[in-house]
Amino acid sequence: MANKGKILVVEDEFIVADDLQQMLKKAGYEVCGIASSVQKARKLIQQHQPDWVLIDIILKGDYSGIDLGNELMQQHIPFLYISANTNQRTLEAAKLTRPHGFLVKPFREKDLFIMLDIARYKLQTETNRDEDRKFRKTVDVSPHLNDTGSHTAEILEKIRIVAPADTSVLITGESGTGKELVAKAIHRLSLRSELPMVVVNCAALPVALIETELFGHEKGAFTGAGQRRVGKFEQAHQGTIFLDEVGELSPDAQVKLLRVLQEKEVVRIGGDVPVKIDVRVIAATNRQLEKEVAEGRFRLDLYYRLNVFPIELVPLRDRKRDIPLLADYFLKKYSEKNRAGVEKITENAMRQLISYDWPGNIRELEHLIERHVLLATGKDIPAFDLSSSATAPGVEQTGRLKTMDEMERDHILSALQASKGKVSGAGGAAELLGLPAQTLYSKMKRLGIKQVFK
Ligand SMILES: Nc1ncnc2c1ncn2[C@@H]1O[C@H](COP(=O)(O)OP(=O)(O)OP(=O)(O)O)[C@@H](O)[C@H]1O
Repeated sequence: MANKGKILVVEDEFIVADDLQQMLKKAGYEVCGIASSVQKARKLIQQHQPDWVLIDIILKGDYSGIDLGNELMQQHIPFLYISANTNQRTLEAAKLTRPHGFLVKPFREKDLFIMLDIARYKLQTETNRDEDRKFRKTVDVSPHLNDTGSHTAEILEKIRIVAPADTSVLITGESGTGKELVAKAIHRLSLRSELPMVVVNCAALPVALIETELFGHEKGAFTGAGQRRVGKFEQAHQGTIFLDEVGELSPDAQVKLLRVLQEKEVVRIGGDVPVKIDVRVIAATNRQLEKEVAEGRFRLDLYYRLNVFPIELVPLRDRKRDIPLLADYFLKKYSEKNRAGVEKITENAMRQLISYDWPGNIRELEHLIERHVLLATGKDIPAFDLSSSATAPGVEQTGRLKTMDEMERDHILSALQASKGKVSGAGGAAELLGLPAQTLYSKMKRLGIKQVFK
């Protein structure tokens, strides 16, 4: 019979374990071990890397089968529960760990075989779906990146070089330049691609939570810590951790992070046993970290650890050559996705894109094209409406507040653009702004607005 894969049995009753072993062998599985506790199971999993784990829920020792299920879920190792305990709370807790099956004791041999067959089928369809998604993502980023000489082609080359090397990578660039996309591409092309890339947005986490989030905590470590929690570093074991907005970490969190990177182990909060971790670190920031270091906000030693291989993403306004490539790519993507039949961006419209400043970078370009594909009535996009900027009104990219005059000037210019230069009368800018035409004329004069749009 064909080998259906390696399976580890976690069961503390010897007789039941032995029965299971016989049944599994009969069904074509290779039983790679029997563990009577979660601690032993962890060792055997490391040693044999089973394809499946069959877990009894109630086990002797400090950890239950559900604790192990939790860990396996994070590590993406498929597992099934077997248990005599079917009370609601246990079932609910078990469900949260997303097992591939659950069998109630006592069971017939046939029930076990059916459960395993269903689990294998489910896993196969999941894997197909993942592969499909991965494949789509790969083709999603690559075609337009390959144009030699473009900034994106240079970046792709760097990704290709660094991906298999397992070193830390620091990606810098303004918001929307594609930092996360680059991180994903590095992970996908690395030897760790079969394991997850765990994303941590350091800016989105309150200072008080960041340590629990990164390093996890033991049950009862602090008020409210009802359950043990595995931190992101442990979740990323053997995979990649992506520390987005790393420049936002507090000094305390920076010290802790540095220690984890040096020691290659984490200690959960409230715990004393260090857990070995093997992760590749990719960090990103839209701050200039050198400046943060110089001004004492970011630790130099941590900066050196992270910045082994720097990748700098240039703002879109400084890589104008890439604009047509990206624009055509997004046009095709969204036209196909929405079956919109939009084939082209006219030369005029492309010129508009090239001369625009792109404060929101590639993200802004992508959204703009998506919107215009949806609004298009013909086969091409004749012009873009660039009046709604990606930044919040009144705030420049540098974060400087605009003066009232600057705000007023911008607002009047937008109205004039919308009215195609017409100031007074029906549909004119004065009407749009709810002002008497004379008032608008004098404001324009004061603010130095002479240009009349055609
Ligand atoms: N080279 C590229 N090709 C196609 N799409 C891209 C490219 N670069 C960025 N994008 C798209 O632009 C959007 C923003 O990218 P991403 O989230 O990676 O930027 P970011 O720099 O991480 O932004 P933030 O700093 O705001 O988190 C995404 O939708 C991404 O798919």
